[in-house]
Amino acid sequence: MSRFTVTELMPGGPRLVVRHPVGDPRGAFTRLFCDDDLLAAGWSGPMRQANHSRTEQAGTVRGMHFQRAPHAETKLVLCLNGTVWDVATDIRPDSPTFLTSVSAEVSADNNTAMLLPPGFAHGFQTLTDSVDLLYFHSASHVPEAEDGLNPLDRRLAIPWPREITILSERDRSRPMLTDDFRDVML
Ligand SMILES: Cc1cn([C@H]2C[C@H](O)[C@@H](COP(=O)(O)OP(=O)(O)O[C@H]3O[C@H](C)C(=O)[C@H](O)[C@H]3O)O2)c(=O)[nH]c1=O
Repeated sequence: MSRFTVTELMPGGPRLVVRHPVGDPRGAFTRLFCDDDLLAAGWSGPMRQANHSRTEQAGTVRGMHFQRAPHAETKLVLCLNGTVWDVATDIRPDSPTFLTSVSAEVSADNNTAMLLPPGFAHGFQTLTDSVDLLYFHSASHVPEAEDGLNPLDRRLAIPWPREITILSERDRSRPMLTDDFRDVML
């Protein structure tokens, strides 16, 4: 049996990746990442960097982040503790779903991860306190290539599930998209 079940959330876009723990009387063993298994799910390139973010308070929003080309990356995001509402926004200027978002509940309990191919911004809202998120990246962190969209931008209309309790100054102060926003993403 495959260690993952993959569901496409958007044609050629983000996928939900459900992990299947292998249990025994001692507990369970769960595969978190495997490039061979995830190639068919849209993983491309090496696994260059893994990150852990810890978020203490429910209602916190981080996002909407991405790295600009040529450092655009495939990202696998999973939860080792707690629950988040995970969001991927299409930032491909020529896409028919440009600026459309897909989202899903990602938690330690539901063994679900979000796989985002290049061309998508990522963000989430914590639905519980004490959230540990684990990221696998196909590209290294390049600070000069870091960019983001304002998670409160009306053009994105992301339906955050609950009142936002904490948003970093950097995320809050990102400019709202203007009428030539499609050019912004080139
Ligand atoms: C992304 C990244 C950051 N950092 C450093 C830079 C800052 O000094 C510190 C915190 O970074 P940042 O405020 O960007 O962390 P988040 O706001 O949680 O951003 C992350 O969460 C959103 C939702 C994501 O999808 C991204 O993977 C990532 O941008 O870690 C690194 O050293 N390596 C990295 O790969």
